[in-house]
Amino acid sequence: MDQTKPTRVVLSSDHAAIELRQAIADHIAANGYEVVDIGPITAESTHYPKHGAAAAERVASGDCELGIILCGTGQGIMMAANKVKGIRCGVCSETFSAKMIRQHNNANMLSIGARVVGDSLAVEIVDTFLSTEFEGGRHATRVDMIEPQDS
Ligand SMILES: O=C(CO)[C@H](O)[C@H](O)COP(=O)(O)O
Repeated sequence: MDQTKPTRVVLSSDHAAIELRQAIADHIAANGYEVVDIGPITAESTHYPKHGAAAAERVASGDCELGIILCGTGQGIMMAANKVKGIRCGVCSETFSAKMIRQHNNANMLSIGARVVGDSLAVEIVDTFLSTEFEGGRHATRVDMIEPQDS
């Protein structure tokens, strides 16, 4: 990461995670990250695929370096994000996985289930994800193999 400017992090969710998303946004903004919260704002029922895709496009385009997305389980919105070329998003319910998806998988997006983990654990997961760097080396070879190969 370029340490000379704040890391830009896009956040989105569906209705199941509005409050947790806002708590995470406030927390990481207070820690010096540049937050791009693309909503939604109300808890009206909505469709997680469009929010996952919208956040993923911000990362894939280079507008944001990292993304954090949430839904009830974290699973559906992760699936939608991973359909966008260049996105590597993992669902985490504990900090070890949050560390490893950065160190080994060079994940550029994190997904959390607001109906799975409590708020304080979610913040720990976010902090771990944001503070861990990709190790490269043998892992770079493997990460390169994740992208669909041209046939
Ligand atoms: O976790 C989710 C997707 O993986 C969604 O948040 C969940 O399916 C929404 O359910 P409901 O409409 O019953 O609130």
